[in-house]
Amino acid sequence: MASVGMSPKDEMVARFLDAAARGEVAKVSAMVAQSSSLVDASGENGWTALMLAARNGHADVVNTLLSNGCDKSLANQSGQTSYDIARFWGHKHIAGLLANSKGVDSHHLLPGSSTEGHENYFSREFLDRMSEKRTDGQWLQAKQSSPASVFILFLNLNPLVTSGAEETSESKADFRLCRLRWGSVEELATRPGTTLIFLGVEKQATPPSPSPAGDEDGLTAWFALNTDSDPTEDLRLSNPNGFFLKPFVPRLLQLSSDEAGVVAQARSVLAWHDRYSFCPTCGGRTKVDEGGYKRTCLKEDCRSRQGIHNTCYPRVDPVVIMLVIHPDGNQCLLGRKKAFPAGMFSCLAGFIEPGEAVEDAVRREVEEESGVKVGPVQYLSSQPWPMPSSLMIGCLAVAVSTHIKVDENEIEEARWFTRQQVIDVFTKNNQPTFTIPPRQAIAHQLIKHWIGVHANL
Ligand SMILES: NC(=O)c1ccc[n+]([C@@H]2O[C@H](COP(=O)([O-])OP(=O)(O)OC[C@H]3O[C@@H](n4cnc5c(N)ncnc54)[C@H](O)[C@@H]3O)[C@@H](O)[C@H]2O)c1
Ligand SMILES: [Mg+2]
Ligand SMILES: [Mg+2]
Ligand SMILES: [Mg+2]
Ligand SMILES: [Zn+2]
Repeated sequence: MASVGMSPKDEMVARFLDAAARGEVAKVSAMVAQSSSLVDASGENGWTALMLAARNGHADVVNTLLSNGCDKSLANQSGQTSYDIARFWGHKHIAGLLANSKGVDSHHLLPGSSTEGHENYFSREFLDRMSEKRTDGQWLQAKQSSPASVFILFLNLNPLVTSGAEETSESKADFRLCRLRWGSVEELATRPGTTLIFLGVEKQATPPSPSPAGDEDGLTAWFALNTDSDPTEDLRLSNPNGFFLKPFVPRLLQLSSDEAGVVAQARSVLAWHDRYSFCPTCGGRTKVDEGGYKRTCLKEDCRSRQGIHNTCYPRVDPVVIMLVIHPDGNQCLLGRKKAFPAGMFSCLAGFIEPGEAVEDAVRREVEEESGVKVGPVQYLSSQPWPMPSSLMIGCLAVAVSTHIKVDENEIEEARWFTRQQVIDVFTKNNQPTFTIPPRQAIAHQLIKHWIGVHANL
């Protein structure tokens, strides 16, 4: 403890050692940020902050000191290192941290790996995709003309909806997809600028009984169409209240979870047809196969027809999105792009590059965008993001450095936010100073997960 007659410097060291011994991680971090030489300062009998934290079992302080570059090889006047001290007092976890040659082991900052029951917007599988039926032309044909089948329609990739709130047990919808019948879309389906795809059949709790109307299996099939010629006038009679949702973000986020899942699937596949209408290998004309899940080049000697080629199948672009946790466990890193609404911050994100593992993409994108280095990475959950075909791979990650230097081309600002500041955003207490994306975005769910996991702290 500080005592009368100490120099201001000795007094600061005494306060620092005291904070480390008591496990006051926030104070330790703040003092190191002010004066980095404190990390290796010693007091009575040559004890450093690392030794005191190791003696008293404060793993979070040990990690903070390690991540700030303290020297773990120092010994006290009895010749004991922090590692010896942790072992002697039975703190195996801390001894493990200190023995680790890389210095920082911050896995304990990642919450448990259970992601059970975690569902994101756009990820609801309302339909059974029945991929085995995509090559059954006869079955597809029968379903297409069945009066029970449902058709959803897009004009230049914007879905036809009606307004009208529909409250389900889990979500409130402001818009509903117009569910059309074959009779309303039959003529449109034959127009040159229109693509028709099979989505699947409605999942059923009990096996369906064959219907007497000759609709042999009783399954309700769903199809989607995208067209470039405005069919509004033709649909006026059957759907007087229908309109195309444009611009669709953020309004697309106001469908029910079931319908959002259907749109995620349909919009991505239809966007692929829209953008890849010619053969990527030879530039020739292609035809739609397998219920819309394949395009085949019409040129018989095209290389894309020998063997299997990913150019023939709908694309999915993997994106990592991560909430980066400060080494002190009490702050997270959020950034903002110029295009964000004023005051909004979100998780950092970026496309995975060819030949790159998820963990490496997380480390690369965080360092590129914010200058912060990342250690452990943990997958949490994923989200299809049909703008047009991203798959957001949501991760938590722990930083091993804290200095921020943003890539100004991508990010306008990045900052560490304390857990309390983030809680204020959710609870709308204490006039939050920033906002985060809406609940439908996985970024929101990652941030919420981190807060929820640490709710007891
Ligand atoms: N659901 C959510 O919560 C959420 C949050 C953030 C971002 N996102 C989505 O994630 C996507 C990627 O994030 P980002 O923009 O920060 O990525 P990023 O940091 O990799 O930067 C984008 C740049 O990457 C390049 N790029 C590389 N591969 C690409 C590909 N397949 N398609 C398009 N551009 C490619 C382009 O130059 C583009 O400008 C965005 O499109 C965004 O819509 C979703
Ligand atoms: Mg980037
Ligand atoms: Mg990015
Ligand atoms: Mg990138
Ligand atoms: Zn070809």
